[in-house]
Amino acid sequence: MDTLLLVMLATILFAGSLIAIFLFPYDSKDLKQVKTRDTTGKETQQFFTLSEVSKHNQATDCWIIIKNKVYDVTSYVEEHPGGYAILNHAGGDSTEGFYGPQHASRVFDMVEEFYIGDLKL
Ligand code: HEM
Repeated sequence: MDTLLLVMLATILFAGSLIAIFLFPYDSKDLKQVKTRDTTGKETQQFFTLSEVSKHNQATDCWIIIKNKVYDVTSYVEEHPGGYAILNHAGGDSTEGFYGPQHASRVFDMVEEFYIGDLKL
């Protein structure tokens, strides 16, 4: 009898964790949050100057600016369906090209995964 109860309990726990995993899937975007905290514990944002961004201008180290937000797309360069055109304005402002007709609107969500901070204006 005790064994049966234990088996039932284990089954319920196992099923519960499966449901939890299904309902709250791991979101890789969480890892990309670059918000840091200052000494008072307040959330602060990361800012980069244009000169800092401009150093990241190649396939192996590629940052782009879209609407004054900075994205590190290095890991996406080789995956990019548009090839090395993603480097056209590497280290600089890619806003115009990014909103070109070649990109479907889902790309606007995709890019947020690469967000690292904002441009210091
Ligand atoms: C995170 C996702 C993406 C980012 C950050 C991105 C970024 C860019 C950038 C910066 C450019 C160059 C714009 C310029 O001239 O300055 C570009 C061009 C282009 N992208 Fe993307 N892209 C993404 C996803 C995609 C996807 C999913 C597709 C296709 C399904 C695509 C297709 C293209 C094409 C065809 C071009 C133009 C190529 C050319 O001019 O020869 N991109 N992209």
